Amino acid sequence: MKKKHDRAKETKNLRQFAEQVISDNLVPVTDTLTDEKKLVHELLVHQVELVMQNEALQEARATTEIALERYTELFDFAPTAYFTLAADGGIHQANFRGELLLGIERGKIVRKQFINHVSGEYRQVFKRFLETVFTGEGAQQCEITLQVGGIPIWVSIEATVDASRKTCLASMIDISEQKRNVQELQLAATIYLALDEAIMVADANNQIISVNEAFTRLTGYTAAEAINQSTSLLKSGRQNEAFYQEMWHLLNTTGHWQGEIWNLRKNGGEFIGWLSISTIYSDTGEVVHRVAMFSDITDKKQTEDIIRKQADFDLLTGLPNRRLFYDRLQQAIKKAKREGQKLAVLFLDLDQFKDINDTLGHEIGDRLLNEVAQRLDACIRDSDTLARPGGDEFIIILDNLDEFNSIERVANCILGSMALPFQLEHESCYVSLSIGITLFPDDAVVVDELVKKADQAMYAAKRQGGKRFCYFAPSMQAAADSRLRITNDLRNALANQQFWVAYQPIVDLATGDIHKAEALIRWQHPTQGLISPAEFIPIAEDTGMIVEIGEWVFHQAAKQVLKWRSKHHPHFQISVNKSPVQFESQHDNINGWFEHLQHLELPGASITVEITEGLLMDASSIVSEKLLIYRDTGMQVSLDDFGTGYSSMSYLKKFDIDYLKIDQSFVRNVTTDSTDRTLCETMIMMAHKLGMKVIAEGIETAEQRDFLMQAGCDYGQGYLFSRPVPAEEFELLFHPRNDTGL
Ligand SMILES: Nc1nc2c(ncn2[C@@H]2O[C@H](COP(=O)(O)O[C@H]3[C@@H](O)[C@H](n4cnc5c(=O)[nH]c(N)nc54)O[C@@H]3COP(=O)(O)O)[C@@H](O)[C@H]2O)c(=O)[nH]1
Repeated sequence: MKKKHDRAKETKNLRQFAEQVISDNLVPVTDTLTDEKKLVHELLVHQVELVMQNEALQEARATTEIALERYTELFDFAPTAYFTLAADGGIHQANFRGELLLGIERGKIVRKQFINHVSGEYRQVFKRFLETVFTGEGAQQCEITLQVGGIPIWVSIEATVDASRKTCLASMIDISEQKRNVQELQLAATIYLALDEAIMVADANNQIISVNEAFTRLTGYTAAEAINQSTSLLKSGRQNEAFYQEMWHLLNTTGHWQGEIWNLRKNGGEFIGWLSISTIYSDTGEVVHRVAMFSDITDKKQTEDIIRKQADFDLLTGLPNRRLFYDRLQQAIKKAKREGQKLAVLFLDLDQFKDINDTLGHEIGDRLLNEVAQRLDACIRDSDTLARPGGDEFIIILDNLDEFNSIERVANCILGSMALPFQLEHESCYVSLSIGITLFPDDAVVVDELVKKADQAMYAAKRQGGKRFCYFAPSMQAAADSRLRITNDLRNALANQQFWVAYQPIVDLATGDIHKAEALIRWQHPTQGLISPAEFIPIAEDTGMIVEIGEWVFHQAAKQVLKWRSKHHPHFQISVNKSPVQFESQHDNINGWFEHLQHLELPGASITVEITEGLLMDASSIVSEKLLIYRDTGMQVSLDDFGTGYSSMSYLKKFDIDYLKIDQSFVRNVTTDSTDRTLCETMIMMAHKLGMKVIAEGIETAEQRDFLMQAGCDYGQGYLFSRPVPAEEFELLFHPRNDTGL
């Protein structure tokens, strides 16, 4: 109605306007005009009206064309793919994005069916979607896949039917990337939950922010219990600081760490985890998350351990087997080469094992082998290797050898330990063994040869009747035989009165007076002549004979000091060497010495006990107690060979040492070596500060004596003044003065 009215109004206006144009140009229309003229006028008005209408139409058409052009441009170049589709799916129009989406020129798309581009499994979905678009109201939306060049592409379609309801405008967006991300996230979430491995995600401050179900299964902590806790929740305390420092170093430098770690469950149980940690960084490189994945490998480790044990260890004794022994020997050789050290291989074979096996049975034989293994183990250090290559054979590697004594100490310990009977069930039996010894690098430098030669030496020991050890090298064997002879002869030396004591003066450097002497034992062997204490004292220590010998020396010295106190000087003092073995021995009667001095009416100060630095280093409570008893009884203590061991001021203070003896290795060089000179000066100064007197050992020249005097040294001992001599000869030193400064 309104449109009709508007049009009537427009027509009326148009007529008035046309009338106006005509009246401006022609004769005005009056009632006086004839009908013909009125008709002409009417025609003119119509003509003007038509011209005007035509102009308006032209204008409207131009405007529409501009609008259409703009719409087409917008449609064509829109960043979204647009299609105009008919209800049957026919494509009426497609823009450039649409062309790009389908990968086909627009000319070839138009008038074709859109469904041809839809993946087979989504065609029904698309059909139903179109129906909904054309039957429903407003925009409809669906997600389907298109086939583009054989590749499926996910698109999201939104379509709205137009006013004619004959076509719809469908916009399509490629959501393949989005779909992939979602799928990946879903997959990751599924894996995260379903994984057998425990996962723990922490923030940059190592606070737990997420855990999976496997975490709960493995550790016992629920997600609620774990979240917001520190990652140290599972720390077992088994790994040391160095372990964690190394782990954090790698995490901070590479972002990753993986390895074995002991973890703690909620119930306190421990497990070995195989842990791998990865770091997630922000775009700016900041740590955002650390993701830790771990599994319990305790069982696996135990199985591995069993397999390794079976591969490397003897099942009966638990000792390394032949394979592991060869490996260890190889390593020991490499180390000895690197450090310029020697090592020894001891090949051991039981002497009558076959008989025991045959008569008492294999079970008893096995138990005997086990017992033997235990006794052998007790004779070696933890760092040595004892192996059982098979049968009744054992092999030992002794490395870090500093002296041959230690080889023979082990060999003798082994032979000695076999001397005791083996109690097997109700049977008691005796077993001996033979030992062959080779040395690296003296006898061989490769594994096989060292073992082969040790085996040969072992057979040599067997040929000599067993129960002994044999070196492979003849020279070593000769030296060992000599040591064995000395050992045997030493047992009778005391009873046969083959020992005597030499005395060496300890001279007061300021006055030249001799009020002190050191007692040094001498062994006059009936066939070998004078044997040096340097040779027999270590054997006496190994065999324990040193205790008896030391007692004898003390008694000799006490007798001598009594004599010299009355005859020469009332404060004469004699130093007696006391070996660490004596200190540790149960048979060492410390009070006996003082009682003996009292018995002789001698004060404690008439005897000085010389000890070595090593004794202070390893001082057990027994040693400490004994040193304090000396102090209480007035007996003085002198620290021998100072400077050669682990000299420490704290020991000197702690044990109340009276004299410090500078070792002759320093004194020897005081006139030639500035370092030794400085060391001597320092030792003297330091000893004085601690209230000790200093004795310089091994003075052989007047220059050495003069230097030491100037440095403030209190006493001197050495060949310059006198060698150690028998007591009668010593007495001659009391009288004449000579060029030694006496
Ligand atoms: N436990 C015991 N040990 C003892 C006893 N008697 C001696 N020993 C120790 O034996 C080692 C060797 O002693 P020895 O062969 O007697 O050598 C001593 C001196 O003769 C020697 N010396 C002295 N002056 C000089 C010198 O100017 N030059 C030089 N080259 N050697 C010299 O030094 C040894 C003194 O040793 P020390 O005890 O360190 O003062 C030796 O370790 C003795 O300790 C004993 O009864 N029991």
